[in-house]
Amino acid sequence: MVTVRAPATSANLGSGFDVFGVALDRPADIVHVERADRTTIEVTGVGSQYIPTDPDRNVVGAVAEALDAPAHIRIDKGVRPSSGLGSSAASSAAAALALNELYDRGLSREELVPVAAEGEAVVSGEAHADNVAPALLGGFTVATDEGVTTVDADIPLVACLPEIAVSTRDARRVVPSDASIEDMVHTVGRAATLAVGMCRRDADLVGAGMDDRVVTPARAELINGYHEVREAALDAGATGVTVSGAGPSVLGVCQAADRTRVAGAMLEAFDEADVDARAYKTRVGRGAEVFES
Ligand SMILES: Nc1ncnc2c1ncn2[C@@H]1O[C@H](COP(=O)(O)OP(=O)(O)OP(=O)(O)O)[C@@H](O)[C@H]1O
Ligand SMILES: N[C@@H](CCO)C(=O)O
Repeated sequence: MVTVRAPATSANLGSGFDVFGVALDRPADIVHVERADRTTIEVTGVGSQYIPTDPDRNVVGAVAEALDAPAHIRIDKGVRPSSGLGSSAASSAAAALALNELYDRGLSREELVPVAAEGEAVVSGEAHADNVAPALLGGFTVATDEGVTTVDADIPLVACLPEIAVSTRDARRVVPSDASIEDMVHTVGRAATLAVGMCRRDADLVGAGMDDRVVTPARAELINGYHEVREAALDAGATGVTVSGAGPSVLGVCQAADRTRVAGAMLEAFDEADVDARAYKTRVGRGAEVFES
């Protein structure tokens, strides 16, 4: 048996739609795999009642098929599905690393990124790699069709998860089909600022670089209380706030000393909007780990 822990991730970071991602140091999924003649799946943990065990509909089924590695796969969910915290990607990445080890396929983590992205195609219709890349490689990742670049950043974060479900498939439907040249210039500037901030481990630059005028405003409308939560986090010291992945989680960047205050302000603002929520005080973390063979 092989067991792998793969972390939650936050994709986009505002200005880097479908490109930027970070691994979070918590929460995480744990996936156990054992060789079998055909793939079977068992799911326990947070939100497991909403996750199919049919290999054609669970992301890990697509990963097992892509690696030609049938197995009994047991998923212990720590990352709630439809959270915007890369729930499906955590399972996909963990399964890819675990099955690669179980069947001695010899693929590198970079080579496993497109394999794990096959899982994402099952749930959102597109094999975007911006969650599975950080889930496998850790740190801050830039995923393009040329491959993935990583930076071992260390930035404090708060991920606030409201009791609202937003599926990636639905959130992709509201993405505008075009953008003005002014918005493109704005986005390029912010994305570059964010990337420099990650390289310098500078939370002020990262926060400033999260601003986005194209995708985030459309998705914010799917999250009850988003604008109030964003304002509250900024007032409490966050250097930048945006929608995490496809939402509904809201991601704040801040200095480590402000993290508890920012988390409290976000929870209070959701509460005032009559939305239950929980906050993860976290930071940019490591990628998936094999911790038992
Ligand atoms: N192993 C799995 N883990 C989580 N969700 C799964 C899994 N397999 C299939 N799904 C389905 O995928 C959907 C959740 O994926 P979705 O991409 O919408 O959320 P997410 O991964 O939390 O979001 P994001 O990618 O925005 O961070 C749910 O409909 C769920 O049933
Ligand atoms: N980049 C993806 C991440 C969510 O899976 C999106 O925002 O739709």
